[in-house]
Amino acid sequence: MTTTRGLEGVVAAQSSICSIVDGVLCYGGINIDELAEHATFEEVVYLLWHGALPKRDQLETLKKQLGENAAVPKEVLESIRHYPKGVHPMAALRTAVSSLALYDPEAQDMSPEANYRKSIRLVAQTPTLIAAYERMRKGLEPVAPRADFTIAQNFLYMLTGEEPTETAVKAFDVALVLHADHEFNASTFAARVTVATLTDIYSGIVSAIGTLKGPLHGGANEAVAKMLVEIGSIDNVESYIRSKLDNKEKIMGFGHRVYKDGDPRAKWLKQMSQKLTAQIGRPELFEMSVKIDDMISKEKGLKPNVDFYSASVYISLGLETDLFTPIFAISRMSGWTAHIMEQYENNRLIRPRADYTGPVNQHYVPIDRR
Ligand SMILES: CC(=O)SCCNC(=O)CCNC(=O)[C@H](O)C(C)(C)COP(=O)(O)OP(=O)(O)OC[C@H]1O[C@@H](n2cnc3c(N)ncnc32)[C@H](O)[C@@H]1OP(=O)(O)O
Ligand SMILES: O=C([O-])CC(=O)C(=O)O
Repeated sequence: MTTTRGLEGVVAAQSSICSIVDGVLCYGGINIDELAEHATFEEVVYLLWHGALPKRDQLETLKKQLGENAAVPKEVLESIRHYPKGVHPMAALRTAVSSLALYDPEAQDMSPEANYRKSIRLVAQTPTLIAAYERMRKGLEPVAPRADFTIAQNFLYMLTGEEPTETAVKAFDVALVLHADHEFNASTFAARVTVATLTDIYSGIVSAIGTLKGPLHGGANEAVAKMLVEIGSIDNVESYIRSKLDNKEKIMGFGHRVYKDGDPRAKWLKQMSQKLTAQIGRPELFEMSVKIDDMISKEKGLKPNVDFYSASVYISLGLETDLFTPIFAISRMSGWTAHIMEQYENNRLIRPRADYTGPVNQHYVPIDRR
């Protein structure tokens, strides 16, 4: 048996949702650059679920379904009210999504039709859960979602109760497009492993949320924001990064298991970061980021991943730092559900082997002789 640490380079299954070939990322065969420039998040959701872009009526139907399903059961909303105020929003989201299953009459219906309907509810309701927790932890009442709003509009609206600006909605929507799927990343793989036992879709999503939360995966965007705050000014970048590298610490937002020549999503977020930080009068956030980027590239040959420039984008949109990873989850919910439905369609239990390295030929020793 050969062992591959971290399953690096292992092709675990076939999938027709998303590809990364020679550093080029495509959803359904369409380059992410075209999607970032032209597509809305709702179009991308359809693309991931159906393998093709929607026609006008198909898109309208999906938008209507998402809008009409954005409200969460009142019992779930009520339970969020009782969460301890200090818990991380990813922990709150993990529990809240799990509790959605308790009130979903179709939770155990394994038909493809029911799983599609649940996918709509999961994508539609994730922003509502996050915004509700965000408001309740601040002692505010949740804002009900609007059925006529897109996912991007609704999330920003539910945070404040005010209609977001077009600029904010556009930036947020592009970020959602960029984060929607990424073939067998850790959280998607966790979801697929979970549902490959033929458990329900909510169980798969709870696994995925718990996996995304970690700082080596989606949690890195929050860690980048914390780092920018810690550095504080451009003059401190060099000494801060130097001491981290000297201590062999990782710099969050850099490196990638698959991309060695750079993450194609990062340039979009970099552009957005430059524009938005200037608009809010905090260009230093972008300048610091670029200086870190240059230094890590020179010193370590590492490039920024999707999490690096997204941090300054979200700061510019006025979002709380610990909401950055939940925002990733809002987008990735589309990819997770697409992969779960694909897994069910052609399922086989996922069960690798372990290369045992522990002791052998041991015997049971009674407790008073140990
Ligand atoms: C959406 C996403 O999930 S994107 C990834 C988000 N995660 C991060 O940004 C966290 C920081 N980055 C990392 O920890 C890694 O680059 C990962 C987890 C993304 C990829 O990990 P792996 O493919 O397992 O690479 P691994 O951790 O083995 O690193 C290989 C080498 O590069 C170094 N390295 C990798 N990333 C970094 C980094 N961000 N900072 C400093 N050194 C790094 C490692 O220390 C290691 O060096 P060594 O060979 O001298 O020990
Ligand atoms: O693919 C990965 O390993 C991580 C990543 O970039 C993502 O999930 O978007």
